[in-house]
Amino acid sequence: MTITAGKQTTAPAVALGGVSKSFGELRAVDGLDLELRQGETVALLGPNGAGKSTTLDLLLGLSRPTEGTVALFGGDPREAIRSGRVGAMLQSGGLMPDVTVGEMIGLARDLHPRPLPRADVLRRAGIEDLVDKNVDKLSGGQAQRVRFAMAIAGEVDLIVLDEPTTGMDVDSRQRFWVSMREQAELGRTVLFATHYLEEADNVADRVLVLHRGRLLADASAAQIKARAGLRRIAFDLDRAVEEDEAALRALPGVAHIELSGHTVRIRSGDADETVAAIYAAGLRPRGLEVAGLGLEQAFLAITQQADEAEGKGIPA
Ligand SMILES: Nc1ncnc2c1ncn2[C@@H]1O[C@H](COP(=O)(O)OP(=O)(O)OP(=O)(O)O)[C@@H](O)[C@H]1O
Repeated sequence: MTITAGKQTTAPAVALGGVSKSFGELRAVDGLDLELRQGETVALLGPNGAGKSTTLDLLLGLSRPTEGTVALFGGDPREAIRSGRVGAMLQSGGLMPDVTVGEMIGLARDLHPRPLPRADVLRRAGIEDLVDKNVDKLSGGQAQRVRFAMAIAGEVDLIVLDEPTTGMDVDSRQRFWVSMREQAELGRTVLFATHYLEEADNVADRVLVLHRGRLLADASAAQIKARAGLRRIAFDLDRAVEEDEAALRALPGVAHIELSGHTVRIRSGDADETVAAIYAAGLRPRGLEVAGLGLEQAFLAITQQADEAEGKGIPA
């Protein structure tokens, strides 16, 4: 809680103001402005190298921004971590060799100012049957579940997870997301990085699309899905497309159009209307194809549009 001139306001769980991080010439995070409200479940989605892990490191105070400010619950990230308000599950590390899972969880609970009952931690992470196993002997998916248990070993307000389901099989993934939802229902703020749009779609209230260190989209999962509702229309004309360019660009429903030689490629929000208008304009399409844009393709479409407009400043 932040007290402002006698008025109580709830500080955002995470606040990034104009945050950039450079590694030499490379700008891994580029002018990120972001607020996560307490209780939100947020997916940070982006291809390899988009800057997801760097962003999570910055907000956990593990590295310092080149520019900008980072606050957790209105204060220094390291203070929030010291007081046990944050549980994190990063991509690697965090597991000591030569100890059992039970000992590892015991240690995580001992280190936490407000530990949760051991049985709850084991159940929530689905690792009751692994307690006597040595951490060196775990499969990739089992190790991920143990890391998750360590992140939720105490009463935390914010959980940060970097690609938590890497190495898990389908069944473990499903069980993992059930326990994740349980955490969200307890009122915790959850931020997770993922490559998978389906995970973002199933679990998150809010989806952030990061590409080349910039925020390309900040929308609800439903809004991102609506972009996936776009359809692709492709056809050829019997003469060079330039001759009909004005009519093509004026077609209704068009979100994106590519004209090359005799070929026209369109992404449309209303394919029926677009196709009807193509004929109504007197155009004669040949080999007309209409196909849906999958979830993965919608995400690619967002990042691709940004690449095309590079330097032109795309609003989030
Ligand atoms: N310590 C570092 N030194 C130099 N470059 C780095 C460092 N850490 C990250 N980078 C670079 O910054 C960019 C962003 O990396 P980051 O790991 O944040 O991406 P990511 O979105 O998490 O990718 P992935 O999905 O592959 O984990 C990449 O080009 C990466 O090579």
